Amino acid sequence: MSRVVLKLGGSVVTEKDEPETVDTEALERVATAIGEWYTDERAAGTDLLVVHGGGSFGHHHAAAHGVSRETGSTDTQAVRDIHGAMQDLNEAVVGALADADVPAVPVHPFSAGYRTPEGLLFYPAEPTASMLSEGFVPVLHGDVVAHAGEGATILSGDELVVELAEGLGATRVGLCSTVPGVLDDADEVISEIVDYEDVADYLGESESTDVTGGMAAKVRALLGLRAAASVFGPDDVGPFLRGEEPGTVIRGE
Ligand SMILES: Nc1ncnc2c1ncn2[C@@H]1O[C@H](COP(=O)(O)OP(=O)(O)OP(=O)(O)O)[C@@H](O)[C@H]1O
Ligand SMILES: C=C(C)CCOP(=O)(O)O
Repeated sequence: MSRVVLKLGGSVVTEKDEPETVDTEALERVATAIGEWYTDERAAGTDLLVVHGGGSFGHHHAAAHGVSRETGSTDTQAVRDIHGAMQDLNEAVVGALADADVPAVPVHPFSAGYRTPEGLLFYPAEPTASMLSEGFVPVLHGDVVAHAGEGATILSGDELVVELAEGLGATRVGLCSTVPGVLDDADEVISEIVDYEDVADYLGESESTDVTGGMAAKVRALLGLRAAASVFGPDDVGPFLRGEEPGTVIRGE
């Protein structure tokens, strides 16, 4: 059995600098690539879990309310604004996947996960595992999450990828962003990362409004995975799903 976890970056599926705007063309393009693989090329017994990021839906509201992964809010309007925007984006992503014949179903992590006072995430894998067993493609998203002593903080899609890839025994993990991979100081794609310190000098924040940390946080989190993870651009969704290792491969120890 093979299990693929694919994250669609918020920067890919939204116009990241235009509040609450879906990049319809880009979303359709990645959904079509996923649909073609899912219906025509996927090996029997391979299942797929999709996670998407916040882009101009979540990050815009999170920044406006001063909420991040560490700094929470007890303001229920803030929680509703952030979560509501992410639900809207999730509906668009699930809709595009359904149009491409992917059996996509929405999953809203605010209803399931929580953080301890130290910020440690708990997210149960079983409901998602049951959906996969029944032939669904669960589509989760970055969200808010109850955080003991803080109200609610941001839960990034990258954290969900790491948590569920481990919890569900993913065999392949892919993160589709707007960049073709992790870039070095000459803007060349780094083919493989095995140690954070080797690349730390190249890794920065996102160029757009992003409360969860851009590429640096992504690489750090992916190094903690047992499965290798690939970071690639939108044109490489198809090749990744077909078994190639486009962009940058991150192999933890
Ligand atoms: N060395 C680097 N290589 C590639 N991108 C980098 C690097 N350093 C910083 N970045 C920035 O990180 C961004 C990718 O992180 P970001 O969190 O914005 O992606 P995403 O996952 O696609 O979006 P979202 O967080 O909304 O889901 C790139 O668009 C780029 O601006
Ligand atoms: C800002 C919110 C609500 C989600 C952040 O998820 P990410 O874009 O994957 O970091």
